[in-house]
Amino acid sequence: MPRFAANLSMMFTEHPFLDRFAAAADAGFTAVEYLFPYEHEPQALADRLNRHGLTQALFNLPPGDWAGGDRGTASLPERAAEFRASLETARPFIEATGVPRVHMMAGMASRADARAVAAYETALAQAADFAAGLGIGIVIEPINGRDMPGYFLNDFDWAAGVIGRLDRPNLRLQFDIYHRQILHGDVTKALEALMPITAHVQVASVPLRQEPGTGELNDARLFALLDSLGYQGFVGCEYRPAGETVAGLGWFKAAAGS
Ligand SMILES: O=C(O)[C@@H](O)C(=O)CO
Ligand SMILES: [Mg+2]
Repeated sequence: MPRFAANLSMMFTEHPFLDRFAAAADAGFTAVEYLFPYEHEPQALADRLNRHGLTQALFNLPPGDWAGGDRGTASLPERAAEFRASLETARPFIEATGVPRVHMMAGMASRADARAVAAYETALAQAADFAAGLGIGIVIEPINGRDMPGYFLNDFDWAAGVIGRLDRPNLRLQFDIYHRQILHGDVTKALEALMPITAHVQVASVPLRQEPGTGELNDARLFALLDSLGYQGFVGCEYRPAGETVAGLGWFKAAAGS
């Protein structure tokens, strides 16, 4: 079975954020991810990882003003300086947690706007260079327009295209199965085709974004497919539990037993 990472932004929210690390470890997870670390001290996060024997699988670069509606600044030409500064904001968190890759969100813009596309590709190259200097990777994630209307990166083929155009060894795809199914479907064929450029996978049921195995896809079959494709990365469990987090982990126990 693939190595699952509990997403602490969505799972174990019965606990204050820093206590979710212990809860995830107690439930059998050996890795965690979350959207953003920036409200915490880098060392506090490292301590929780170390104390509970957890690997940090992923987090996102700073997104701009999330509460104000920003979903990244990379495709916003007028925010280029802020984007560059955000890389330095992330640096101590990357160093403290040992995260192997970070997700660069794109921002709210249209790909029909040539200035937005140029800003995005410039930012992506800067992020890849920055990450290479730290020995880590950058991933980009197409997100469906129902969850995030107006988001720049909402097409898997376009994402694969820009990864090819930039041609950086540390620039890869974050394949969120939930978004893929809503955007385009054809999940199996896409995993097969995009596996060579995929460095992080996430999962949730469709359409409710709840526990794997409770929606329209056969998630157990997709986990077996990831194994058969030789996928070595993490599968982030980016779902909102239908009830109490631990009560909904039957799918995880079943996967662990398989
Ligand atoms: O799928 C998602 O929503 C996340 O992976 C993310 O990074 C942005 O919200
Ligand atoms: Mg995701």
